[in-house]
Amino acid sequence: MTITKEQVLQALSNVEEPDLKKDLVTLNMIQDIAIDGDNLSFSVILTTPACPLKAMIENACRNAIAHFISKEIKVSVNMTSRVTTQKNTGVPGVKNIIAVASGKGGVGKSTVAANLALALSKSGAQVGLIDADIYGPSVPIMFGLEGARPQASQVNGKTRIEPIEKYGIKLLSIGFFTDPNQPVPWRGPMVSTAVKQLFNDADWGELDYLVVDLPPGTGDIHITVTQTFPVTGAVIVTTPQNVALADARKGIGMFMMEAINVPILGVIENMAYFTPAELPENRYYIFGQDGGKKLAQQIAAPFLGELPLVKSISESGDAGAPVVLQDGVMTEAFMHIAERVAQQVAIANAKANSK
Ligand SMILES: Nc1ncnc2c1ncn2[C@@H]1O[C@H](COP(=O)(O)OP(=O)(O)OP(=O)(O)O)[C@@H](O)[C@H]1O
Repeated sequence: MTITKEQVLQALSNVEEPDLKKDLVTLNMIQDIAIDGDNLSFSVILTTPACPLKAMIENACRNAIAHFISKEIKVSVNMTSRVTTQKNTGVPGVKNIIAVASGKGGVGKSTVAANLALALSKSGAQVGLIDADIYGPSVPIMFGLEGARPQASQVNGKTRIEPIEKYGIKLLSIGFFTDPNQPVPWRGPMVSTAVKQLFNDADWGELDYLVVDLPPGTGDIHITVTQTFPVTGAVIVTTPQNVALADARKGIGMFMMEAINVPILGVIENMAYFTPAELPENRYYIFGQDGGKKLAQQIAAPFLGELPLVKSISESGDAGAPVVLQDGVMTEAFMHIAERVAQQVAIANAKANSK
């Protein structure tokens, strides 16, 4: 049987990318078609290595070839990825900036930012993490890097800061430049300059995702980051408690303001319930139930997932090795959240690029 490239493209044009609502051929996701008698191979270029729809898309491609051409063809599909980007993120080499924010302090924003960055990296992406929480930088402790000082070099008369690499991701924290025992007495403009330097003066190289851990609330740093760099989207972390939700709403309101206009990638509910290690089936809704889920519904944003209150999360953070580095249910939960975030980034990029 002789088949042609055109027939293959025609068949695969019946497969829709479920998130982007266009077919794979129109989206230019089919490449490297090779035909040898009854053997057919091609690559599907997904929008992220963390794509949760990988298996489904592969199956749909195989079915389309069998249905529209012939069941006799031996199909080999190479599922690969190229992370999409907006036209310009303002930081050369960086494809996407993901802001992690919360209204209220202490809801687990830094814990989520660190584990999300590591989970995206585990899925195969190139990832950086900026800890821009000037009032309580957490990266030095969470990554076991207390006292670490990034190297600086001169390139063409300009100072370049080398991010510190740990567990496969590149890191910069405002805490690498301050004394952990002293409060930071910086005023607004100094804070803005320092934060901009973490983006502009650092040698980030090529990154698919640069995750930014913002301070709680809505302040100078949020405005600096969102107005200086085209942030792909914001991930909102909240607990289900009413006080946390009320503050989260304010944070969301800020991102949605016309002057800021950052897409909300979704809401993560942290400390959703407590499960004692000795009674894993029991769930205690200490801070109320489903608050994050309801918030997501109210603002018509995706619900990205829930995380229980468990000792391993705080212990691993304090021990300098975030929980996602171990195997277990929390790792699965974070990997799932990372897939959902990557999916929303691809959707946000598709929307931004179609304008
Ligand atoms: N799901 C969880 N289970 C158990 N402990 C958690 C969980 N999430 C966060 N923690 C712990 O709660 C504390 C606060 O978390 P974290 O520092 O991530 O919050 P934050 O919102 O970034 O706070 P900040 O206001 O300082 O920015 C930390 O000790 C952390 O280890």
